[in-house]
Amino acid sequence: MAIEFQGVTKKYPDGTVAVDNLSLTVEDGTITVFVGPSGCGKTTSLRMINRMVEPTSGTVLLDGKDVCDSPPAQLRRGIGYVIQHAGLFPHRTVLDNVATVPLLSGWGKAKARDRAAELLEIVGLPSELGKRYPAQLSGGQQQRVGVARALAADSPVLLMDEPFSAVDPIVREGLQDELLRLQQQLGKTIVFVTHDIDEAVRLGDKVAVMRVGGKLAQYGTPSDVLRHPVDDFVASFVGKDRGYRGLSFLTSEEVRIDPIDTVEVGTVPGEGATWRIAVNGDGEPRGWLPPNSTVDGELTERDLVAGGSLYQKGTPVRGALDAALSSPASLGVVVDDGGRVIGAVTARQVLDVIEQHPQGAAG
Ligand SMILES: Nc1ncnc2c1ncn2[C@@H]1O[C@H](COP(=O)(O)OP(=O)(O)OP(=O)(O)O)[C@@H](O)[C@H]1O
Repeated sequence: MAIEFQGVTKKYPDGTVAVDNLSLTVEDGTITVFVGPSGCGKTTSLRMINRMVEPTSGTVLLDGKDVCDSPPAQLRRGIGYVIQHAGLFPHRTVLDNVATVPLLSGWGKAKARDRAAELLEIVGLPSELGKRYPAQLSGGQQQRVGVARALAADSPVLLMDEPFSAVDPIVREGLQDELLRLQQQLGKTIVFVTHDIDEAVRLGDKVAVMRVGGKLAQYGTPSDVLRHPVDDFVASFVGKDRGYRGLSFLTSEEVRIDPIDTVEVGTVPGEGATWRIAVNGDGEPRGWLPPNSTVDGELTERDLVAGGSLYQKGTPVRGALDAALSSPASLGVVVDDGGRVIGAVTARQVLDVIEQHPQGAAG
């Protein structure tokens, strides 16, 4: 269900122009992220979709229909909404929080609770947490409950306003992965608000960068925004290591992969004048054996130097470069999708490919 902003402006009664002539289309079944500094109008834009805020001028279309033609209550039943701190009802159990919308939609109690239990599982929460109250959960768990509750409406559209901002970076990454996984199954139209550019480029099919004054600065794919910022504001907002981060979107089969000497843990390695990668019986990397090492008998993990990151063939070249740069042997270990060693790359080989794609032509 596509969402279209057509020349939408919101001026609050005190004269603040929160959103200034916004025009963009959020395509059906995609995640669009509104990102920008505090006060740039992200939340106001989001809330004009479900009529929590009414535009001063312009039109918001949902599936081609002006949202202002639908009564707010009816409109909101068809739009999931997740906010920071989850906004859970403190005096209702987790299960009843999630069952709220199905109950409001006239489902019987038992059916609504069954559905709620199913949703807890979908967002990765153990079912026994359903009996607890929100305060008895961690911040990350509460956010998952918030997502489950928004999914309960089974609506094609999901609005998410800084849903993961209140949790620590590791939990946040887990929640982001979970959302991407869910989205692959559900294919909803999601509008997501954040002030964090990393979160935006990680989650968004499209990213809308806004500037204070409620103006849209740039709307494009994450790769576009990182690699071709339209002006100095966007360039400085996306950060100074954007060139490197942009490599996350450059996937190439052209990185040359060289053969590499391997030696199996538990066998006698013999002499070797070069770095060799030690593997287990399944061909998975276990560490490096430095040149001219003297190993007494069979090779054990204690003889090895810890490896760097691994590069899975066919994934973005940023991983290949990182593998090469983080390797004690200056050779990035390349694995297949089963995690077995298939060769090595040098930073030079990766850079050669990057140089063939200036300006991110393959991004
Ligand atoms: N009810 C209101 N009355 C007057 N001004 C408002 C109101 N709500 C928001 N604003 C102003 O409108 C502008 C945009 O606010 P909005 O909340 O949409 O920004 P935001 O980008 O979501 O910010 P943040 O990241 O800090 O949440 C700000 O200047 C804000 O102070």
